Amino acid sequence: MRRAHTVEAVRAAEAELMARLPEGALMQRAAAGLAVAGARMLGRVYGARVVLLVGGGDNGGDALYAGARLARRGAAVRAVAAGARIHPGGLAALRAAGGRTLAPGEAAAAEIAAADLIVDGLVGIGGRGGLREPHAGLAALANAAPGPVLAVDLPSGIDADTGEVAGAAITADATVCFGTGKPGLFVDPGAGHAGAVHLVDIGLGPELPAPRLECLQGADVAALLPHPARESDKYRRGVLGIAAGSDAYPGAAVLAVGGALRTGVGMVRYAGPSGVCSRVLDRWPEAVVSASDPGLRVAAWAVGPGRGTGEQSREELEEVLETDLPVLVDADAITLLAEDPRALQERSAPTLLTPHAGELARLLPGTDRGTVEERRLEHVERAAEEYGCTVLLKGSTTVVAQPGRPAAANLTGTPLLAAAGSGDVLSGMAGALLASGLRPREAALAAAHLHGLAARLARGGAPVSAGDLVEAVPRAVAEVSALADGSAPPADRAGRYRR
Ligand SMILES: NC(=O)C1=CN([C@@H]2O[C@H](COP(=O)(O)OP(=O)(O)OC[C@H]3O[C@@H](n4cnc5c(N)ncnc54)[C@H](O)[C@@H]3O)[C@@H](O)[C@H]2O)[C@@H](O)CC1
Ligand SMILES: Nc1ncnc2c1ncn2[C@@H]1O[C@H](COP(=O)(O)OP(=O)(O)O)[C@@H](O)[C@H]1O
Ligand SMILES: [K+]
Repeated sequence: MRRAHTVEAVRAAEAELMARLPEGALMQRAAAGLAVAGARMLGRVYGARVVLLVGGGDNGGDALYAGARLARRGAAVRAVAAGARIHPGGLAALRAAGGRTLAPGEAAAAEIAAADLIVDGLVGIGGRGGLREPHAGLAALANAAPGPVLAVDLPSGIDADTGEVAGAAITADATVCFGTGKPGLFVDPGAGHAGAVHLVDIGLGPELPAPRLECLQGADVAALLPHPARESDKYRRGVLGIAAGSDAYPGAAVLAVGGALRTGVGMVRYAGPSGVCSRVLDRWPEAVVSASDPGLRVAAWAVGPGRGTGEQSREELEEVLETDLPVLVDADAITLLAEDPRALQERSAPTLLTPHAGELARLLPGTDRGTVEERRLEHVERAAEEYGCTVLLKGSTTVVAQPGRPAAANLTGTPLLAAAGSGDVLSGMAGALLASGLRPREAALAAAHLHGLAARLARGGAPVSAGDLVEAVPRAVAEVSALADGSAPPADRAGRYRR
């Protein structure tokens, strides 16, 4: 599990820790980790050209001390000072190690363009709003330079708590963050600026409160996945009811059913128009189909993809929400809920909403798709609070919120998923996990993780269709399951999963 904390929590934890340590100890720990990461990116430190972009705060101090360490190993280190005053101790250390400083200007621009490594120490968790000058200009030079960029704590210009990017910002190849992750490193648009995120332990752990954000990793998901037991039968394993697709959009039904079957569930009962039932059966003869009937014996429902927003769909949604079963509400069913949320308000059983940004904006009148995408965490949490259920917000970063729990971001997402029908597959996957007994937050997170992984595995990084995605789900499940004990190769674990 990767964890991220707010700036406020980090500052409080740092203050606690610093009170017990000699002055400057934390910065030295940070700088040591940063220098190791820089050296790794360079490969060969001796003779390398390193440019530090240094702002007026401690983030610049980290960069200067790390630069001093690299200079002592033979790198030619230049610090470009953004502002008249930079960290005095760090500056002295750099100079003592043979590094030099220069002001922003033509000479600095030439150094940045020729650097083998650029270290972004402009601002860290003390940054507020879009970068001002000369920081913004330096960030633009760094982003345009051929050399790799290593961000200190977080890419400058990213809001640490939200991931919002208000103006100019560094786009890093890697980020070394100290003590704990910051939400902005894991949630877009900020996450898209961070590159590979490495955590350096500076001893903050015991001082930190509950995280603001959690990111499940493969082993965390493996621990959640249900495995059929010896005494399992199809009913005990879980039956998922799917009310998706329509004569206009039969594909949504086929994809949702496929996503569920490939994730693993005792049985899928598909309910819908007879023409769609035939299409589902043609592709998935193992599905049990019938006309729409919310009274079907199932363990959970997934409702909405491609279903339409007509009167019949509305009645069906209301009837499903009246049951005391877990329900996943997606796509058209979310649009219906936004128009009339009463059925949800009266419900106490677990509910999972899986909107994309446009649908979430419908759930939160007064906001729009762009605003949701700028500040995903805030909006997904608002929806979870207002509707009193778990919400998975889809898109470039999938985030999940549930009242009373830390928000969570999925780390496996890939733009390969931006293909029609991939959301229908996700509905089936998360529905299968709900029917298997996972709670909505865990079902949502495990499904999102497997969904992203499946897209990556499906065609080796080449574009995938939603159908490809369905076929790759078992590989994703096998890969993740192999992490459960950390030893068995995927094939063995896949066998165990099927048994
Ligand atoms: N506090 C601690 O114990 C530790 C802090 N560390 C480092 O310290 C950083 C925080 O340091 P600070 O609190 O000094 O803050 P920062 O160095 O992140 O930022 C403060 C500086 O940036 C300027 N600034 C803020 N927003 C700006 C904008 N939009 N455009 C241009 N300039 C802007 C401020 O005027 C100020 O000079 C962390 O991110 C981390 O890198 C590490 O050394 C680990 C230990
Ligand atoms: N740029 C992106 N990066 C990562 N994932 C994406 C991106 N765009 C879309 N996705 C994912 O693809 C799926 C699309 O779902 P959705 O918007 O419901 O589309 P559809 O209705 O066509 O299936 C979601 O799981 C979403 O998170
Ligand atoms: K930085």
